[in-house]
Amino acid sequence: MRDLWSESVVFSSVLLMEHWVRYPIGSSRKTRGLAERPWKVSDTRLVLEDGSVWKAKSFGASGTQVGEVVFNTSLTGYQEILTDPSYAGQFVLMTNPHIGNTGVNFDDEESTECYLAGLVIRSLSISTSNWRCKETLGDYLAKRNIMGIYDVDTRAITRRLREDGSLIGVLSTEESKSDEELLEMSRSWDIVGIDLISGVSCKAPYEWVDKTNSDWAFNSTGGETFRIVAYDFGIKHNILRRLASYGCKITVVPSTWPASETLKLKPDGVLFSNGPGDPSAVPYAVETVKEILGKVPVFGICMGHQLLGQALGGKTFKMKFGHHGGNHPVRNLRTGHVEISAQACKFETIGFLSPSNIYNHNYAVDPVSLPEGVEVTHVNLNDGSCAGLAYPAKNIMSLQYHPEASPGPHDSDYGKNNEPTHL
Ligand SMILES: NC(=O)CC[C@H](N)C(=O)O
Repeated sequence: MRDLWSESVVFSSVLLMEHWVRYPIGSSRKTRGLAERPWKVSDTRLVLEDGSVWKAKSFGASGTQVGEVVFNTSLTGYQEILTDPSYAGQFVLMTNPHIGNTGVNFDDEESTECYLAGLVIRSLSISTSNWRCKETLGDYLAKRNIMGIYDVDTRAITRRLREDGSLIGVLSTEESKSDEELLEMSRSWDIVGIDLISGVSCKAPYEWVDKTNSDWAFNSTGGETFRIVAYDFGIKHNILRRLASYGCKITVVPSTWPASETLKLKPDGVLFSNGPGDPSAVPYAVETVKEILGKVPVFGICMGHQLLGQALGGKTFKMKFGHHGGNHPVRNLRTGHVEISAQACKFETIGFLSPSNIYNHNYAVDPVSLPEGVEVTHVNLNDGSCAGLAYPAKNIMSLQYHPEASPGPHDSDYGKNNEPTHL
C-alpha cells in the first residue's frame, strides 16, 4: 500500500524548496531575474510556414521576428550557441528541455554579439546557479534584444522539423498581428540565396593573441610560430584561441578582404572560418578562396569547408534539417577512427558531462561533384554526408564540423602528432 503520509510530506518539501529557490531569503522582486513563471499566461506565438501556430511564453526581447527554425540536440553550451555567428537568421530550438540553469558568464562567448533570430525552449530554469554565472539567461537576452520563448512543445516541433525539414517561422509578442499576417510573413521570407556572412564579419583586420585559458588547456604547444591569416565569415573565438595555443600569430581579416592583400602578408597558412547561411550565395568569397588555393596551405571549417568545396569545382546543397548538436560521430577515413565530434561550440562550462563532436550546419558539399584528386577524409556516420576534404597536391584540408570545440573529449583536436587526442 502506498504511504500517503510520506508521499505528501515529500511533495510539500519539494514545493517549499521550489519556493526558496524562487524567493531566496532577502531577495526582492528586482533581483529575482527573468526565470520561468509557471503562472504566466501565454503571450507569444510561433507561427510556422506549414500553418501551425504554437502558443508560448516570452522572455528576453519582445516584438516580431522572422527566421528559420532549427533544432539543436546539445545538452549544454547554450551560451556558446547563442553567440555562434553561424546561427544568424535562425531560431535555435533546444531539444534539451531544461535551459538557463547555469546562467551566462564572461568566458563562454564565441563572439561579441548574439546574431541568431531567437531561442525556443521547453523550460526556462527557475533558478540560476553556477560558480561563473554573472547574469540570468533572460536578462542577457533582453539586453541583447533577442527574443526567447518557453513553455512550448519543443519535442512536437522537433518531430515536425525532422519529418518536413527546417521551416521558416515568425515569433511575435504583438497581439495586434493576426495569425494570418504572421503566416504570410513566414511564407514570404527565405534564408536560401541570402549573403549572411557580410552582416557578421569584422569590418577591419585585427590581430588575435588570446590562448585557451590555462584552466581548460590541453594539447598546447610552444616552439615554432606560424603566421596565419583567418578569414572572418563569422569566426568563433575558440577557433582563434586554439590556433594561438598552437603557437600561431593570427591576423583576422573581413570576408571581403582581397586575396592579393592576404598573399602580401606571406602567411604560412590561411584559415577560412565558419559562418552563417547559404554558401552558394557568396560567390565573392568563393573567388577569394580560388585566388589563394595552391599558393599557401589552407584550412576550412564549416562555411570555410563549403567555400573550399565550391572553389575546387564542387557543389553545395541544402540538407533536410542539417546537423546541430554536440555528439555526432564522424569517421576519419584515413585512420579508420571514429571521433565523437562537435557541431557548434566549445562547451567549457560543463564539458566533461557530454562526449561529443560539434556540428552546426544546414548545407553540405556534394562529394560526387568534386573533381578527381580531391579526397573525402571524414564522413558523418549518422547520414553518410561529407564531413572533411583534402587535396594534398595543393595543401588543402577542411572539416564540416568544429574541431576546435570540446563538448567533452577533445577527439577532434588532433594535437601536434595529427592524431585524435583520445587515442
Ligand atoms: N557553422 C557554419 O559555418 C555553418 C555553415 C553554413 N552556414 C551552413 O549552415 O551549412
